[in-house]
This record gives sequence, structure tokens and C-alpha cells, in this order.
Amino acid sequence: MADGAATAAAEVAAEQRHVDRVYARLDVLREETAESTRNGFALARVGNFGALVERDAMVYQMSRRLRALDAEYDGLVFGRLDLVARGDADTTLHIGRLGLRDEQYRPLVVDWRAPAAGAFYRATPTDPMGVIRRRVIRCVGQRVADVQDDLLDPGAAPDGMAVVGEGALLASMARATGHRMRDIVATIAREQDEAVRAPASGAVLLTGGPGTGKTAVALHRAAYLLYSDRNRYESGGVLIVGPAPVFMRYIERVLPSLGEDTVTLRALGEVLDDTSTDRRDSPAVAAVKGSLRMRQVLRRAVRDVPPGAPDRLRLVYAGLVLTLDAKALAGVRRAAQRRGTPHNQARRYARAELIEALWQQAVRRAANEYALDRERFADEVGDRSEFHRFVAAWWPVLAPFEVLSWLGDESRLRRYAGRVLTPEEVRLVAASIAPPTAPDTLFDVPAGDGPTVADVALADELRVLLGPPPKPPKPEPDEYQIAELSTYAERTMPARERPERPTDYDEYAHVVVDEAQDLSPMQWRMVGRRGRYAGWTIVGDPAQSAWPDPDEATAARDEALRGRRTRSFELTTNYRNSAEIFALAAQVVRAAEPDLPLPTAVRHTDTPPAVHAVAAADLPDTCRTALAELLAAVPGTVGVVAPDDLLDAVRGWLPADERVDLLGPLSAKGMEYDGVLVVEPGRIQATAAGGARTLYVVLTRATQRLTVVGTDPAWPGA
Ligand SMILES: Nc1ncnc2c1ncn2[C@@H]1O[C@H](COP(=O)(O)OP(=O)(O)OP(=O)(O)O)[C@@H](O)[C@H]1O
Repeated sequence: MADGAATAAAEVAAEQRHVDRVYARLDVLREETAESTRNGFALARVGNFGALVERDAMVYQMSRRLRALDAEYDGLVFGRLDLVARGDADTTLHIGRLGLRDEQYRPLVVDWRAPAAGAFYRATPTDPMGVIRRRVIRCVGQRVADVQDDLLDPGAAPDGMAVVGEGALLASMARATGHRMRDIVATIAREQDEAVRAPASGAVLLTGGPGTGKTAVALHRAAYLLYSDRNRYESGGVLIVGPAPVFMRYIERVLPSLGEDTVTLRALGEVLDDTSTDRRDSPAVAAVKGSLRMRQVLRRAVRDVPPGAPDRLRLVYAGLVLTLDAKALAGVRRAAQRRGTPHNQARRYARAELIEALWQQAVRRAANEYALDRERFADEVGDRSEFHRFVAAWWPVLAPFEVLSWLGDESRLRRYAGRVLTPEEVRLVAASIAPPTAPDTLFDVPAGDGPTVADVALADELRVLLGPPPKPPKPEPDEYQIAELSTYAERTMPARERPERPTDYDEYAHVVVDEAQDLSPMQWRMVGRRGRYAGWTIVGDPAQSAWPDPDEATAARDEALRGRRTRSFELTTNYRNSAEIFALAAQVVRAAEPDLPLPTAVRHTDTPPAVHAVAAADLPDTCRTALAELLAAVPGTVGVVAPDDLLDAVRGWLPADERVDLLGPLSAKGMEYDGVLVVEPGRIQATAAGGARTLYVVLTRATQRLTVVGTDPAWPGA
């Protein structure tokens, strides 16, 4: 092309005309939708109940649509396909975040998730799928900033077809990120697209090194599934589980921008309802708490006598003194447990067994002196308030965190552990749990620092072993009153409300697990309970695993999948890091694990990472200067990662800045920043769970600049 710039400008102008039409149409549709909503409200004036229900359904649908149209669609249109002519089908399609049609019902924009958009992601020069030219259109707000073309089928190109720029993918990768992960709908690569659009049933296992787009693909897959079968996924729900709250906050903004907001996002410390924690145990304690051996420990705990329970029952019946001592009570407890009913539902069996034991004693004592009636005995004893009080104290309703707190008592834990845990493990785990205190309510968590992330999976296991607390009896209907729906709002309530999910909801239609390599076996059991009827998307990188026994975790994962068919995908290109940054990370992990397969970073920046070794006394100053340099060098966010035991000190060294996040090594998982400052890498490797692998994760968080500051002059070694 004689004048490339002029061609590009002409193509940009042509796309701008289309984009203008799209936004004009969007305005019309928005107004029409708002009008329909007003009509919906007008329906209510008809006054009968059916009209109200219809009104609510209509208003609900319309407000959803309006919300979709109102969302700030930065770059609503991002692609275009020029296709080989086929019958009278359109030869040009524009691809975007939302599907829109013009007044004649011709497509103005095709939703990226629709089948017709598939070729945008999958076509290659060797398999063009009818695509002659694929164009990526980059918009800033409603303005077309530039276009980038791939000519996939030169033989089919009409004369004069312009081809602008090259490497749309690399161009998009080089741009800076904000605090929120960029969504990548415009540049999803073929290997990623296959995973995004894989069939919904069974399980997709997606692996790949750092920055290969696993999280992005998982989120796009959730958006794709919701689009493909909205009814199923909206009613069942999609659960996305990730590592830490800071990571979940980071991605929770992405789904709405993909056009979806009906997904439940939970960090691992939040999977159990009413619980939210980010506290971590030391690696040694987390390893014990996460292992399947804890199942046995918890089963024994649930069967044990609760702390403070009475060890003797004594009552007088018809002049007979009846006594059950600790040994007899233990026998009664075992008999009540033999049915296998969860503890909180088994109190009636405990009552029955107590009465039976007392009855046997009464019969023996009475001998032949006088006759006793079994039924009367049971009624009379069972009605006594002292008996009620005893049962309530001896077989109390138990809450998961209450039973967990028993493990803070070392002698108890030793009994439960038997041979399952070593004495050292017992000591470690007991020391990590605040000992029992009397809870005020059923779901009170123990005092002290509160539960850790690993405790949440244990509490979930206990929740199942204990069963739900018995329901309070329903109030008797009032004979003199009928329930009256008086206000208008009350009458329309049933139509408006989407039913609340119960706290033990486990019928998600799809479960996505991110950073799956870090789930402990007990965490797999917790997540598995919520996906019994679900399709699964599991993404992770075995090389980033901090879990000491990967085989046990894989077995637990397979159990969670319950024999579902799995499809595996592997991503091999690192889109996040420049080749220079990734080379340093690769060097560190290769030294520890020479055989690990690593992805390829394709983007070169000519800015190698800066590595400073300084005396301990100079560490604060050097960190301050390095941070200031990073903030000046990149437009977006900077992550500072330091060993956990240094975090408080580092916080004191650095000025507060809203562009800066300070985090420990494990919290860095899944995060992404324009610039990253790593403090004391050697200490991170020596102290964090996962060692070299965790340091590898930390060193792969930056898109543009990486600075490493430490006191070991030999780091990173040869
Ligand atoms: N096809 C693509 N085009 C442009 N950018 C992409 C593409 N795929 C991924 N990216 C970008 O690469 C970065 C890394 O993606 P993501 O965080 O999903 O990787 P990951 O595999 O989950 O990484 P990690 O395992 O290190 O957490 C993100 O900024 C994402 O937007």
C-alpha cells in the first residue's frame, strides 16, 4: 500500500460510521425498552392479580434488558468478519459484546457468544472457516481508535480489500491494565476459544502456565454458558470459586462487563454461608487441616461427649432411684449414634435410648415387688423438666464452628486423632485453634482471631456430619384470624421475589474453580458438595501449586467430579509478562524444578527486570525509591509483594497510594499489575508454602515492569 496511514484512516472512518449507527440504534432501543417498562407499570391499573403477576414479569424482563443496554459498553463493537459470499447471507458481520438488530431486523452487531461469531475466534489461515479478513476494532468509548486486520484467505479477497496493521493480539496485549482485569473478548485466541465454547456438560480441565489466560477463559466461559442456556444457568446459578477475597474483588468487575451479573463469586474462605475469612494457617498446619485424614478426626469429634455435658443422670421414679453413670451414658450415646442419623437430628433417638436404659434399670429394681407400665413410664419420665434439661445439656444442638473449637483442646484432639495424626501434628493443629468458648448463637464463630481459610472446609464437613439444626415448631394457625394480604406490595410480592437460596444450596448448574492447583482435598470436598448436579470448569497450573500432596488433591478432585467425562485443554502462550520478565521467573523455577513445562512469553519490551541487592539497613530506602520509579514508569497499578512476616514493616516504609496494593506471596496468586515490586525474594522462597513455585507466581504478576529488592547478593543465583 502506497500510503498505509491514509488507508488505515479511511478504514477507521468507515468503521466509525458503523459504530455511530450502532450507538444511535442503542439509544432508540433503550428508549423503547423504557417505554415498555412504563407500559408494564400501567398494566397494574387493570387491578386483578393475574395482571399484577404479568406486570411484574414484564417489568423484571425489561429492567434486565435496560440494564444490559445501559451498561457502559466501552468498545461495544470490537470485531468484523468479511466472509466468502454464500447464498444471500451477509458477507460482513460486526462482532460485539451484545447483539443488536436494525429496524429491518438485520444484524448490526452479533453477540460474541453467538454461534455466528465463532469464526472470529477460531478461523486461521489454514482453516479460514469462510473468513476472508478478520478485523479487530479498538474503540475508546464510542470512538474508533484503530483497526488491525488478519487476512486469512488471500485467494478469496476481492480487489482493493484493505488490510491494516498486523498482530492485533500483540497490540492488545501491550496495553496497560487497570485495577480490573481486561476482558479479552476481542482477542481470544483459538486455543482459548475451544475451551470457552466446550460443551457445558462434564468437566473442562484447563491448564497452562502463568499469564496464559486461564482466569480470563474461565470467566468468558461462564459468560458464554449463561448466554447459551440462560434459563438453566440463571435458575441453577453459576458458582465461581477462587483463591482470596482480593482476587475475587479483582475479577468480580469483569463478569458484568462481559454482559453477565448472575454469578456467585466466592473466595475459598467464603464458600460456607455466613463465613468470611482471609486468615491463613502456617503451611505445616494448613497441610494437616487440608488432608483427608481430618475426616476421621472430625467424625470422632462429632461422636464425642460435648465439653461441659453432665456425666450422670439421676432421677427418682415411683420411689426408685435410677442412675446412669458415665459408662452407662456412653453406651446410650453409642446406641443413639448407631442409626447413622446426623447429630442434630438424632436427639429424639438419644431421648428414646435414655428412657430405655432407665426403664431397664427400673424394671430390675422393682423386681417382683410391683408392676410398672412401660408406656406410662416413658410418658412420665419424658415429660419431666429435669429430664428435658438433662437431654438439652447432654445432647445439645451443635454448630460447626463450635465443634471445630473442641480441636483447640489438645487432649481432646489427641483422642480424636488416634493414629491418624502424629503427636507433632496434634500439637500444631490444637495450637492453631482457639479453644472452646460458649457461643451465644448457633452460628457464632469462636472468639480469638476467628477461623482460617482451611478451617472453613473443616466446618463445612462438620456441617454435613452434624446436619441442620431441628426446625422450630410451626406456630399453630390462629383460629380467629386469616392471613390477609393487605397492601399492594404484599400482594405482588410472590411474583417479584426470586426465591432465596437456602444456606446449604448445592444445586448449582455450573461450578468454576480457579487456581485449582491450590485446593486441598478437604476444600475439594467442600466445593464438590455444591456441584453435585453441575457441569464444571476447572482451571489451574500444577507448577504454581503450593499443596504438598498433589496426588491426594487430584484424587479428591476426581471424587468431586463423580465420574463425569472430562475434556482437557492446555494453554501455552503467556500473554501477561514480557519475555524479559518471564525469563527471570523461569530461571527461578527451573533451578528448583528443571522439568516443569513452561509457557512461552511472546511480547518483547527491551526493559529487563531490575534486581537490587542491598544491605539490610538500606532496604526501606531502596524499596521506597523503587516504588516511586515504578509509579512513574507505568500508568496503572503497582503490586508490592513481601514475605508475610515482613508485611507490616514494609507497610511502614512505603507511602500510601491508591494505585498500590501490598500483599503476601499467596495473596498474589491470580493477580496482575502493570508494575510489581518484590521484596526479599529469597525469604519468600524459604518461608512461603510452595517455596520456589510460589516465588515463581510472584515474579509473574507484572505486565510491564518488575523490580526485585533483597539482601542476598547471590540471588537469583546461576
Ligand atoms: N487472547 C488474549 N489476548 C489478549 N490478552 C490476553 C489474552 N489472553 C489472556 N490475556 C491477558 O493476559 C493476562 C493474563 O490472563 P489471566 O490472568 O487469565 O492468566 P492466568 O492463566 O489465569 O494467569 P495466572 O495463572 O498467572 O494467574 C490478562 O491480562 C488477560 O487479559
